[in-house]
Amino acid sequence: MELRDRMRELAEQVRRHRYRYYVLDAPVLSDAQYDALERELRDLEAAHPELADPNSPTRRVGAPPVEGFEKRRHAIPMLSLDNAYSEADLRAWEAKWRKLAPEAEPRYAAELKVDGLSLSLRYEKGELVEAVTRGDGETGELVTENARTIADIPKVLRGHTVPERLTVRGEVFLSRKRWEELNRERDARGEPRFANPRNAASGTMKLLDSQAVYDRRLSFLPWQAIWDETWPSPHEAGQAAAMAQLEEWGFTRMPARDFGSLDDMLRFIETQAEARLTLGFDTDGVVIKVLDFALQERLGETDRVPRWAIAFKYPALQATTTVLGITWQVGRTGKLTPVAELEAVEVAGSTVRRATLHNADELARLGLRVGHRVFIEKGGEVIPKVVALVPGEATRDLPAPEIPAACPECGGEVGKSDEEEVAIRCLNPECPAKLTARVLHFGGRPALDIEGLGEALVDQLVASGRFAQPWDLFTLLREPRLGVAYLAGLERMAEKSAQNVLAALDAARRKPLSRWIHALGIPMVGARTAELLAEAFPSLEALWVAEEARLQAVEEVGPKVASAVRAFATLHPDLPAQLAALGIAPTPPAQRDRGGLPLSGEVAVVTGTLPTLSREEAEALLKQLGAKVTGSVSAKTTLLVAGEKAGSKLAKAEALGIPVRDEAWLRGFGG
Ligand SMILES: NC(=O)c1ccc[n+]([C@@H]2O[C@H](COP(=O)([O-])OP(=O)(O)OC[C@H]3O[C@@H](n4cnc5c(N)ncnc54)[C@H](O)[C@@H]3O)[C@@H](O)[C@H]2O)c1
Ligand SMILES: [Zn+2]
Repeated sequence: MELRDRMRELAEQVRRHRYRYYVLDAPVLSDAQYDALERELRDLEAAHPELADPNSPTRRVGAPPVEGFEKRRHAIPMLSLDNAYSEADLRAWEAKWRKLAPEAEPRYAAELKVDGLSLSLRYEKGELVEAVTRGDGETGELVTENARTIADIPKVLRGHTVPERLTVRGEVFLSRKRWEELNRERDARGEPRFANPRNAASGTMKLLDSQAVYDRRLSFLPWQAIWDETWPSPHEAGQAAAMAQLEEWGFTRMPARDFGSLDDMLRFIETQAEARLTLGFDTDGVVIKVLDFALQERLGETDRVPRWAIAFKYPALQATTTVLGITWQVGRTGKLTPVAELEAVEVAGSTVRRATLHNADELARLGLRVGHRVFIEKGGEVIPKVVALVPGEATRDLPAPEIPAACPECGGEVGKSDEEEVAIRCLNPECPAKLTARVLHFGGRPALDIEGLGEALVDQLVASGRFAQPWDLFTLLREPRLGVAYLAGLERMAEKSAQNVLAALDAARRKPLSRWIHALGIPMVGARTAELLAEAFPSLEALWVAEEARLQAVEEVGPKVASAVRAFATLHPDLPAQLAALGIAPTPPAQRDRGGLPLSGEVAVVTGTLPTLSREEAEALLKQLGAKVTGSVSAKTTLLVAGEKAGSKLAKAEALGIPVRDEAWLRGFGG
């Protein structure tokens, strides 16, 4: 093919894909594929300037504005950025601009490169008057109403003094969370998903209905400020001072940035490689800018990019590979997570062999089968995830993966713990997969607070298979010397720390009863409920034999909690005795006024024949509810529980104006 034809064809492709990307927000190529096309064209134009088309898309940024919006010309063009992929690229860039200003000291600002779409905001006397998209760099779409819906964009600048005219440029974007929510809504309506948050943000800004834009909850972060002579120029402190000034006027601060030499910038790039992944929104690099505004002006720009700034781009976090199998992992809370076993693939410098599929619903949504080729992505989480099937794969005839009917760890029943939940869980509370979590809870701050019982140690203890239940740890105290030797033999455990752990266990034996009840990990019993139970039952033995009715008489204990306590006691009938044999003697709460109970402070009398309760039972229930029970009505009596054939006591109570209640009322407390 003629070189000229190849160049024309490349230009045509670049235009087409830019249109799909910038205008339709529906790219068909990956960024890397697109970049390769654009680079080829750019390289050919550089090598053969005589063949270059003066209207080549490489001389423009973005794409022409879409119909439907009024168009606006930018007073100062909105440019793109040159890219760097390595330290060498950055040093070459520095060397290049320094040729134009050899005496200037290289000082820079580093900012995150937020992956959204650029927007130019114009303020007059502190009021937002116009918002325009980048468009093709010269002319963009007027989207002021849409911009007004974005909470991060001040409609009026904060503060008394502001420049006459101010232009603020920055990035409009969508958080990952909102993007996922939007896609769920679109799934539900059968609409196509947004490929990524950037496409979603860009599509949103082009909606003609600003209420709909508001509903999407876009965000905005500024990266440039240009003001007129009514406000002093910060010169050397340029970018740093301008951004600080914008914050004072009410803009949001970039979550990470730095100022300094190129070496400082390189360090920033390194620390942000990981840190940026946890921000909750997408960034695809770091932008390095010459700090000094006067120097920026001297260096100027080409027709497409400024010479005083460069974008360092992190290696792509996505890759494609083949699914070799699907396994199910039981998490610490019993959650079953499908994991894709993959043909090994390099992503951003490490080899990936497994990727999470989150849950059974996600597996179904993706329509994933063993054998499919998929896109995987490394994000803020430890394990990468499968994001989509490679186009065309969905039509292949492969068997659907099976959802496990039983827990792969313990064979126990699996199901959803409540209707709303999308995850399936192992429903066996004693599943060994949950033991680590149970031990960590057992020794945790709010429970027994056993110092030294950290994650690394617990993992080893559980892996040893020596402890089936958290409280089995106390068997180490039977022969303290052997216990210390055992612990000291574990990884990262010195003799001294082993002794400390044993001492902490020893001290835990007499910790308050409420902490013990909490530590056991009875489903639905948190720290507060444990405290109330400890107030009502002076020992584990007493708690173990309590009927549901008695349990429900305790404040804040409803039928669900009561039955959970019963179920736990039934599952471990000998636990109080077992613990006692291990030398465990929880300290009951000091006998106080039982202030927390429903009838605390009441002085009650029972009289007459109650429909179902004997007098003794009614009295016991009253006491359990916190009331003091006496035999005769006096001025001190505050409550009379009366049944059939009540005689003189009822009359006296009525005479004294003491409230009279029946058994149904008493049972209303759960008795
Ligand atoms: N997949 C496709 O088909 C397709 C097509 C066209 C373009 N693209 C992709 O679009 C990108 C090129 O787009 P581009 O020309 O907008 O360039 P760019 O996104 O690489 O960089 C320039 C933009 O970065 C933004 N930016 C974010 N944070 C910034 C900060 N702190 N300071 C300054 N600017 C900041 C600005 O909006 C600026 O316009 C490439 O990644 C390319 O792969 C993909
Ligand atoms: Zn299980």
